[in-house]
Amino acid sequence: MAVHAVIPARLHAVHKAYGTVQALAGIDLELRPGRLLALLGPNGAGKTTAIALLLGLQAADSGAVELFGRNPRDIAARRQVGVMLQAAEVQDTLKVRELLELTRSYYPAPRSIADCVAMARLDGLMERRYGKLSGGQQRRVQFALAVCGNPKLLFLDEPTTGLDIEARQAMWKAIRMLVTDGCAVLLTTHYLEEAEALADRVAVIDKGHLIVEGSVQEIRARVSQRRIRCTTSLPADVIAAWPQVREVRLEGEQASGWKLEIIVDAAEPVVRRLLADDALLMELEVQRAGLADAFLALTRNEDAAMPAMKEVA
Ligand SMILES: Nc1ncnc2c1ncn2[C@@H]1O[C@H](COP(=O)(O)OP(=O)(O)OP(=O)(O)O)[C@@H](O)[C@H]1O
Repeated sequence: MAVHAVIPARLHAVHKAYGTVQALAGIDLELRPGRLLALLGPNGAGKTTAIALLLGLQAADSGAVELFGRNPRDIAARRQVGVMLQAAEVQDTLKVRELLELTRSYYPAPRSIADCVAMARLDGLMERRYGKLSGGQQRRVQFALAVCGNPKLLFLDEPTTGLDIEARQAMWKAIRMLVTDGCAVLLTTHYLEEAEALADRVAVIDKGHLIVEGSVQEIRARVSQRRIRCTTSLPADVIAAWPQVREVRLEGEQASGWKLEIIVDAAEPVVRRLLADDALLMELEVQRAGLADAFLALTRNEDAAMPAMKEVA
């Protein structure tokens, strides 16, 4: 007999407007156990609104919003969820240990304190008052509070903002561990390398529309752009005027010429012309566009991107 696992979170054909602002305009999203979905989009795209609906903090105007197959306000559904929002309301007079113990008490089968300390690297912070911690330390405590209930579904809204490189890497490791253990994760981030490092799937939204959804590789493949790096004696504005060239960025100046990054629609004609026009061309490198380039291309021109929506359904 086939067993149908309950989908941890689902938005189907969801609309949400604030007055005349259409924050979500018919969005479909699904979170799966053991998978991390990165929700990307420029400021005001509707990411926080999507999370607020799934947490039952806001109601949709139309469409279906489900948490473990139930209404997001249902207490049994909410007990399976951990949340780290951008604006965290934490009682800042409490010590970290007290906050952890209090939050764990809301959940039926919480994670051990020792595990939380290890995952969020809270050694040495447990007896400190939350309000006296640095921004990065507070972020780590918020992560511990989000995971201490042993959630099956985790919302991470820009979790690594303000963390140093080491703390960010440690949080990535903990997030990967949670996903391996079967947790469904929704991550929003403006760090594209974070989505590239962690996500099984990426959904890009803009102005309340889902523009594209797929694996990191699929999204990169949607954009045929290539990135050429070289050191050349040709001025950037000359290259910028060539056909196939979308953008030229000056990365540095050297005795031998300018170090440029050239974003192109097709690499071969541009490389041929660089070699023909500059006998002293050096350090030539051609790369596929990264997720960041794809993201910018997809969100830069909504008209160009919209047809992709149809393929998402
Ligand atoms: N409470 C509200 N009242 C009025 N408008 C709102 C409210 N919340 C959000 N909006 C508007 O809805 C749109 C979507 O906002 P939302 O916060 O979901 O975007 P976001 O993708 O999370 O942006 P950011 O990356 O800046 O956090 C924006 O135009 C925003 O101004």
